[in-house]
Amino acid sequence: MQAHAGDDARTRATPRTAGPGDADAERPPARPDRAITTRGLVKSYPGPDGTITDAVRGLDLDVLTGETYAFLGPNGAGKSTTLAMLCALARPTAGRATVAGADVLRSPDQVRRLVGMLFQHSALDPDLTAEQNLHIHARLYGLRRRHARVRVTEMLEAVGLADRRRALVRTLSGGMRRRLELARGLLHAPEVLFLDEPTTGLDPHARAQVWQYLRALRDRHGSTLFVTTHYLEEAENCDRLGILDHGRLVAEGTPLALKAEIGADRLVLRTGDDVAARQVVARAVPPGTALTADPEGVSLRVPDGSAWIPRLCAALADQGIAVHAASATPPTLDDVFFHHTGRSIHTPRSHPAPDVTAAAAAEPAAEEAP
Ligand SMILES: Nc1ncnc2c1ncn2[C@@H]1O[C@H](COP(=O)(O)OP(=O)(O)OP(=O)(O)O)[C@@H](O)[C@H]1O
Repeated sequence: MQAHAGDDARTRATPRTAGPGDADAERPPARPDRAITTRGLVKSYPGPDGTITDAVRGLDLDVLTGETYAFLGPNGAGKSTTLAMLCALARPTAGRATVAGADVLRSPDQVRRLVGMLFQHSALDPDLTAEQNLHIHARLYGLRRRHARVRVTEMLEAVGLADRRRALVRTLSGGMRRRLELARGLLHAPEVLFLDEPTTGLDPHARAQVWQYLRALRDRHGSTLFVTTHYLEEAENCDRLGILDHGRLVAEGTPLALKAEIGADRLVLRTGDDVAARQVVARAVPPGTALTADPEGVSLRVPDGSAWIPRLCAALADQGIAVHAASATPPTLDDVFFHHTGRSIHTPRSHPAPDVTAAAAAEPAAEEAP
């Protein structure tokens, strides 16, 4: 791990007991190998009329130091609530959590010093300049005036905003503001940076730029990044991801491993007669293969989907059914999400549930007869 200016900031924010001349006093404290650990973490909100919302229901999580970890989940899954507990901004109802070695319940102040946060809603003052916003934040985190100035300059350069340092925040584009927030979150060189939907509302170009800076900053500082998102491509950028649904972790792994678990490709055939085609396809594929009545055509999941295309086209041609289009796509993270939750992350209920299996579809459909 390279030394960097932020190490000084962290050392100052967290006084140690070593005396002058102690060699260890020159080095930042060793980082724990786990940046975040939670066990049975719960958050329930009391509502009107004695109702309770269980936003987070018993979360066990281990995030390694230096890892980029994403929490993927739809609106209301409990992502922001988890973040608030991990940043010691909300008190857990039950369970425990440590962040950068500090306990969120016993040492919330220490946790807050060790983490950086990028909230969903801007925490910048639009009537101050980019530089002023960062300077105030640096001073709030206890950086001495001179050091704060150096650090602000460094971070403005790091996010490509050095030439806009004197611009009022209100005059910056959405993407620039997000990058400024990133600089703000990293000013005090936090051990763990929490980013709550960091690119929501940005166009694809600005989104890609934020990630480009984020990766560069992570590589330079070795910070752990914990990102919440409902953008699949954002989750693809991460080392590991956890799928959160109704306050529970329903799956966890690298994007590659999670997709590999699904195994089968999605095959879609658009034909001249999808109803008849479904019967033909069902007879051709292994028994138990799920076929869906997809508006796009006949769709099914089979391993090695592209190898099935010529076989199924031949079977359909034999029955005089024209095939207008055929495609096989490997599993996506949306498929992973669908597999674990029974719905798509973007458009709830847009994936119809499998309506028949191969064996059932191959049966003559007596109830369909007039
Ligand atoms: N302060 C609060 N008081 C009562 N209920 C809350 C509060 N904060 C969150 N909730 C509820 O807890 C659940 C989880 O909300 P949370 O904001 O953590 O989800 P999320 O996954 O971050 O969603 P989003 O992507 O929309 O931000 C929701 O049902 C929400 O309505």
